[in-house]
Amino acid sequence: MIQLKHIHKEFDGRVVLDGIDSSFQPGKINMVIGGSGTGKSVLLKCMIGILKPEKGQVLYDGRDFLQADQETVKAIRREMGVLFQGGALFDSKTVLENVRFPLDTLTSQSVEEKNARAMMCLQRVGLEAAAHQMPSDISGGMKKRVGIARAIVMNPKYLFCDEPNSGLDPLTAVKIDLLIQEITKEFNITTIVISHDMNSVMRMGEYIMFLKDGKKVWEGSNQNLLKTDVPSLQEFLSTKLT
Ligand SMILES: Nc1ncnc2c1ncn2[C@@H]1O[C@H](COP(=O)(O)OP(=O)(O)OP(=O)(O)O)[C@@H](O)[C@H]1O
Repeated sequence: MIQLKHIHKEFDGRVVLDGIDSSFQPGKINMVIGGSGTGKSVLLKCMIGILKPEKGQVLYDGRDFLQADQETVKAIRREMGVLFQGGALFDSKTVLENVRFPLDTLTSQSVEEKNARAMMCLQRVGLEAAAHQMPSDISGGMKKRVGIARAIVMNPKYLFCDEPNSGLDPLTAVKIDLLIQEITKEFNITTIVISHDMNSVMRMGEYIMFLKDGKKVWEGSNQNLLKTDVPSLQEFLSTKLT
């Protein structure tokens, strides 16, 4: 479980996250939605340690990420998988080398062990046949799947996905959603997804947090989303669903 307590972040005196409280459960797809510039990416960056909030706590199964000693921070980082927007693959590495990369940098396993684990993850996303191809030779959807394989190679407890569907056709988007959903359930991962795609939110958002101007304005399930009487959420939905 990940808990956020009063997360406050500002840039040059401009408040971008204003006291965010929430908790994200394991085995569930937790989604963060909201208009452009409302703080979704900043929140994700605060959670994974790219940005440091001025106030608040991020608790990983009770461990305070922002106050923890270096060893604990390292341990928590190793338990995170991140699927970056666009996949963020290394162009000069093969698909297999991309997936193996976290193992190369964070473990002392033998090359055989690392290749075996990376191949297993590629198999999980249906891409073992593409292991020796270069990223430039595969489609956008395949790149996302490679990104997912790399995100799960360290067997994460926490998975962060920033716009996993951006740039994909609707059919491929459904496949990526399904894959993220299956992996979340299979390994009981606490998954956080930032999304602009309402189809995706309705398909898999078991817990949804709606941000507006850096504040959490609404939270609930996808089933309750459309019943909301919060005006700013109604307005957001009307722009998305028409
Ligand atoms: N490093 C930074 N320095 C200064 N301001 C920043 C920085 N990063 C983000 N911001 C500002 O913080 C606000 C929230 O940005 P954020 O990227 O979190 O929005 P978002 O909700 O993810 O938007 P989008 O859906 O368009 O990606 C924006 O006004 C942005 O300009």
